[in-house]
Amino acid sequence: MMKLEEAAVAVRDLRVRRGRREVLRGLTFTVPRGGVVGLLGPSGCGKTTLMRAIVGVQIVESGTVTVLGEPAGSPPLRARVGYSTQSPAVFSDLTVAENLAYFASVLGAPRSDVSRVIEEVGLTGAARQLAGTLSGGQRGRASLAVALLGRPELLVLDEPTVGLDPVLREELWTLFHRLAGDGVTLLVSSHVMDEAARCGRLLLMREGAILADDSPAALLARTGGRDLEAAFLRLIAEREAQPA
Ligand SMILES: Nc1ncnc2c1ncn2[C@@H]1O[C@H](COP(=O)(O)OP(=O)(O)OP(=O)(O)O)[C@@H](O)[C@H]1O
Repeated sequence: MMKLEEAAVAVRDLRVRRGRREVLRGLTFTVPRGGVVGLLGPSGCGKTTLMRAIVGVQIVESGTVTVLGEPAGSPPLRARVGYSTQSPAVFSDLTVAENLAYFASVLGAPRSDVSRVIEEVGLTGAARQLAGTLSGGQRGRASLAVALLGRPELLVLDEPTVGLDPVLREELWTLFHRLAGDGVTLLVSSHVMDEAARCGRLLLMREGAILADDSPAALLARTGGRDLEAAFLRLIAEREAQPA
């Protein structure tokens, strides 16, 4: 099969235990290439753990995670996958531009990427500011800029819009859709349902399981919900009515 036709992410029977809890309970799904996939679900349902497994930093109990045709976390994926965690990961004693120049050299990304990604996340005005003096939302965007270095084919973004005002959120969603239009696959977690409607596809999670894997329109049609929040609640009620 040609590389371009391979799925962005293929997860089979994934089980993860953290501490004494089984946090992911046998997940199976495939994310095709290109587009924005929303990973939605209540706090603690396992979204971050799933993202960690996809970028290859999570010890898994069983199952397989294949990313762009390679085992998750394998060296060839280093430059092909971008990840931004919930807590911003930039050095507070370097400026925004210095942080990005440093990460660009570590990742082997071209130096010209630095100004491109700073502009993409709307931090041009703060490029010379020490990261430690940025606002929380700005620091989050600096972290997102790191994930964009080297133009990765898959972006795994853990709650990238948390704490941002509506204007910035809108700008980031415009950026996500533009990247998706260029063929990038974005897996974006959120626990706010109003972001779900902006995704081409949704993976709805609850208690370590996938409740639904569908487009927003198909989910609304299937559940008869008036919005995605109602659809999600309907799916939970249906699942709870089923025998275990
Ligand atoms: N290091 C750890 N040791 C034990 N349990 C953990 C650890 N990290 C997370 N957990 C548990 O795993 C479960 C899933 O956590 P995870 O961070 O994946 O959820 P989440 O859906 O991303 O939540 P949120 O939306 O609040 O970020 C939670 O019950 C959490 O308490």
